[in-house]
Amino acid sequence: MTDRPLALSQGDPAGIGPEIALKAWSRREQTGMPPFVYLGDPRILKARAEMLGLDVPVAVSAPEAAVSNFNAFLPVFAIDAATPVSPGKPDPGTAAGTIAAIETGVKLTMRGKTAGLVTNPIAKSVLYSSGFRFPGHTEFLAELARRETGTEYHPVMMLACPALRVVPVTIHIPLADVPGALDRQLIIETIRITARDLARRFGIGSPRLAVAGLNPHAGEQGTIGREDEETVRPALEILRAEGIDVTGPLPADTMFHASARARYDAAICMYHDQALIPVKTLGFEEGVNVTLGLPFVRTSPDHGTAFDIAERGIADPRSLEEALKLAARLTAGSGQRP
Ligand SMILES: NC(=O)C1=CN([C@@H]2O[C@H](COP(=O)(O)OP(=O)(O)OC[C@H]3O[C@@H](n4cnc5c(N)ncnc54)[C@H](O)[C@@H]3O)[C@@H](O)[C@H]2O)C=CC1
Ligand SMILES: NCC(=O)COP(=O)(O)O
Repeated sequence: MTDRPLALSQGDPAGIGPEIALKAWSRREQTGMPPFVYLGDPRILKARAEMLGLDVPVAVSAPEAAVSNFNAFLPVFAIDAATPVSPGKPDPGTAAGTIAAIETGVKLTMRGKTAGLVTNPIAKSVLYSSGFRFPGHTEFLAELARRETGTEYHPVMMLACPALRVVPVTIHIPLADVPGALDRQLIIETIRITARDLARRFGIGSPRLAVAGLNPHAGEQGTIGREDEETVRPALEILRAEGIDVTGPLPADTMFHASARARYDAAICMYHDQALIPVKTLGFEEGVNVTLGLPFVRTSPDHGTAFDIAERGIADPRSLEEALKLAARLTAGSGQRP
């Protein structure tokens, strides 16, 4: 057994984060769950267990004692939610506690108290309305790491399910802004970090990366948009000269069927939905979001806060369970399935 637990941040407490954490703990023996410590308000977790009829003992624990306590109860590092929480009804009043849980997770992990960080989903709009200025966890975690070390990090989002790994080059920006945001340097840096972390953290020696074009038919030789010829292709030539195994720009519509997927280890995509639609279609229930480029391991379920079902007790915990298990494998040195 590992000597350190994973840190699991609460996410938006009005969403399904508390419920899937309770269920993941309940199913720990059948799923081989690595020990984790929940960062959040224990009163909310207990109330949610009671409301949903989940028989889960919850108690406060220091991270250092969480591994030995894990079989007896769900260990919690207490962070005050400051305001009552109603499942399914997000409240900007909870934003400070949600952010504090993420900050605490980074500190505990970077200071060696926890092995890695798994984040439950946050509702970006709820945090924005209370002044949060980062597009999502991905960018916020890089900033928190910078505050710890003084080094700048370029975070890269990767989503993975058994059938597919995808990396969006641009993430949470309006579709209309994508062409302007794509430049050679961003594509090059994203792919370098992906290749490096797939080798270093996932044990894929020389990863094969397939790169989607931005436009239909990857621009059809520049006749349907110029970006693929003027921005994507030159970036790939530079990467090839460095020895990185990249193919593309490829027409995105024919990259994701089974025989195409067999030809690469990860698909690099130009924008959010180009990447996330195929991975969530092929493996929503077990998909995991991993941040590459950070000095610590961070994973999360692939889904969001699911406010629409937060009162109903029907949330599926498998994506969170896969995120916890992948984080444990990555901290042990290999992201590949055993
Ligand atoms: N890592 C993160 O923090 C993420 C946060 N979000 C946030 O979540 C909020 C809601 O986003 P949506 O686009 O509605 O996506 P969503 O994933 O929360 O929900 C989409 C649909 O899938 C269902 N669903 C999601 N997870 C489920 C689960 N574990 N079991 C059963 N059904 C599940 C929901 O009930 C809903 O019908 C947004 O504010 C967004 O910013 C979205 C994705 C990731
Ligand atoms: N659509 C993916 C997503 O919203 C996850 O973002 P992040 O909070 O992990 O940066």
